[in-house]
Amino acid sequence: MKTLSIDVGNTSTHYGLVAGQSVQFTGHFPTAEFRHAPSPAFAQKLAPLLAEADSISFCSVVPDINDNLRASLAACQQPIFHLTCDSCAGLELVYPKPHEIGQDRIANAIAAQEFYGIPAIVIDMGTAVTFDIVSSQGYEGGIIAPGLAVMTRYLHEQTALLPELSAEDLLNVEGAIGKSTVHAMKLGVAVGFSGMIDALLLKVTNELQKRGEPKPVVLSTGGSIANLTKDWAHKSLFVGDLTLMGLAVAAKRQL
Ligand SMILES: Nc1ncnc2c1ncn2[C@@H]1O[C@H](COP(=O)(O)OP(=O)(O)O)[C@@H](O)[C@H]1O
Ligand SMILES: CC(C)(COP(=O)(O)O)[C@@H](O)C(=O)NCCC(=O)O
Ligand SMILES: [K+]
Repeated sequence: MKTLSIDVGNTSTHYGLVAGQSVQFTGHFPTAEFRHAPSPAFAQKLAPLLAEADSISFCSVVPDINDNLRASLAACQQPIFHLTCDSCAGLELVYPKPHEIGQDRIANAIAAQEFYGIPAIVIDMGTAVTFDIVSSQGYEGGIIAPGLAVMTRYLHEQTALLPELSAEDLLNVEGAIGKSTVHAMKLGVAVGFSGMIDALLLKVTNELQKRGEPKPVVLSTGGSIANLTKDWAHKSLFVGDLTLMGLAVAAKRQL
């Protein structure tokens, strides 16, 4: 069975054709394109995937565009599954206000639980960075921090003299003492971002250890991972399409 998974993030809408842990024909589309109207261009992009899909599964952290997304898919014959805190069979939400949890975070937790085992820590680096903790009890909660692009853009927007760095600027940043505005900014953002992720991971790992939990699986996903230093990448297993995988599992569990 193949599922067309669609993950609406604040910047991009990611999609792909999923069968278990195999994800094919992935792509992304600017979420802003659904802001005011349904998108025929999106429907066109998905047409070849839809020809092979048995069902559609989506989650969204931009609720205002959901109607336009559905309208973009109006011609599809397949059933459409929407992952929410009320449709995540098999994942206990050990959380005071389950409706607050981003649906992408629920999808990530389901994928971790299904394919990688618990306890798991999932780090998703999108517009925001999220940490999510899944234990034998279920989804426990996590952390929300600024994403790399948000950090970079905000520094530019709130100042007169700081330029906006590109994603490429943040790869392989050398040294520790900046010798120009851009070099100093590159250090601040690239090293600062990696340090933030490191510190958060350490805090969560320590907490689980204090509780006597077994060593957690650490998974990472999301667009900004490439900007972390190479040594950090060894600290987690990178699964680029984790959210799409979780969406397909969630739809299947509902059958
Ligand atoms: N392959 C990539 N390499 C580096 N940066 C990326 C990549 N893909 C996305 N990004 C950056 O990461 C940010 C968030 O990524 P994205 O996955 O689109 O977020 P969201 O899931 O919130 O929509 C974007 O602002 C984008 O500039
Ligand atoms: C934290 C998020 C903004 C991350 O979204 P993304 O960066 O992928 O666009 C999203 O999961 C969200 O809006 N969550 C709702 C708040 C919460 O999870 O508690
Ligand atoms: K995400």
